[in-house]
Amino acid sequence: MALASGVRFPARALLRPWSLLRDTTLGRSEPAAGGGGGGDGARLFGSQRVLVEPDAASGVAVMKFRNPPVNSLSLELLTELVISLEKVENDKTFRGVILTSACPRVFSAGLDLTELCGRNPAHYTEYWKAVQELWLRTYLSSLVLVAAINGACPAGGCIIALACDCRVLADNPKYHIGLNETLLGITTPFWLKDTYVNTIGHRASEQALQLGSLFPPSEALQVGLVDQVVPEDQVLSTALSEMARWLAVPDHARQLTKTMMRKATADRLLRQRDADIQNFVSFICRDSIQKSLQVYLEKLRQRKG
Ligand SMILES: CCCCCCCC/C=C\C=C\CC(=O)SCCNC(=O)CCNC(=O)[C@H](O)C(C)(C)COP(=O)(O)OP(=O)(O)OC[C@H]1O[C@@H](n2cnc3c(N)ncnc32)[C@H](O)[C@@H]1OP(=O)(O)O
Repeated sequence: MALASGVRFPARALLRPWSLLRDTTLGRSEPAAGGGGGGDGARLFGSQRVLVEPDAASGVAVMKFRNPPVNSLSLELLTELVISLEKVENDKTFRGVILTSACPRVFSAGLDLTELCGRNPAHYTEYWKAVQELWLRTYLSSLVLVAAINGACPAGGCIIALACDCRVLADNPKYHIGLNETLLGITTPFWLKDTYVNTIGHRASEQALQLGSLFPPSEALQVGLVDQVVPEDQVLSTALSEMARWLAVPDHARQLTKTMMRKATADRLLRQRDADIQNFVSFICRDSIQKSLQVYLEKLRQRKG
């Protein structure tokens, strides 16, 4: 399918991208012809793993990840998120999106480790392209993106939150956030490191990335990883208030400023996307890396039992 950043999606999505999306209506009125969920605000559109609740009156859509049990970023979830974001972005009714979780206690567990273990290079190539695509689409979105972080937010979950303009985290000591890749025996790609540095500064990133730190809410606020920590039942309402603050600014000026702030970071990846994919594939295919990931995944599974 034709995406600005040129990523290729799984065959089924390429053939019929919208087949991944299942439109439903709330029944208050008919959906706008050919529209993407705008118009009267009564329409729900989304897909199996991404629920989109649009409110045309405010111009804000709430996008909920629902890939139980832990919203791990499978190829399907990544693809559906990109398609849903594109759909909202193309509908001029909307100026902002709130990203949140429909799964209890977890915003997202990050990249789906089963996508990174025991697969072939072609799969890793397709998967990493989809990771890059989601990051580029969120990081460079012209919409205001607010992360309403209502659960644990490690690694890839944190990456999605970092790409947003603003982050609101629920005040629950179990809801850790951060980039813990080193604890899995892997490294963070340069473009995510850059995003971390842009958010919390060089020294804090240097420590947190090497140590694989996962911050509880109070520390995440202190280090500047999130903008607000609020009681769990106020995460969405606070995200909506934040959104209103951002939407009070004229779009064109805010968008130009966002581009000015983010372009250099995104361009670094755009200039070397293929090389980044090759690096990733050769890295993830190493026996030692595969072993580390399998040990980590096994520990996760045993921890449960
Ligand atoms: C030269 C260099 C080039 C550049 C190279 C770049 C390389 C970069 C590569 C990769 C980058 C990766 C970033 C990532 O995102 S890796 C993923 C890291 N994620 C984590 O570490 C989080 C792991 N999960 C947890 O800590 C917990 O599950 C938590 C999210 C806190 C939820 O806890 P809880 O509610 O108690 O749920 P369970 O732990 O019981 O989990 C339920 C089942 O889900 C499975 N699970 C959990 N996380 C994942 C995951 N990320 N992927 C796949 N599956 C996951 C878990 O095993 C349980 O499964 P089961 O029911 O079968 O036991």
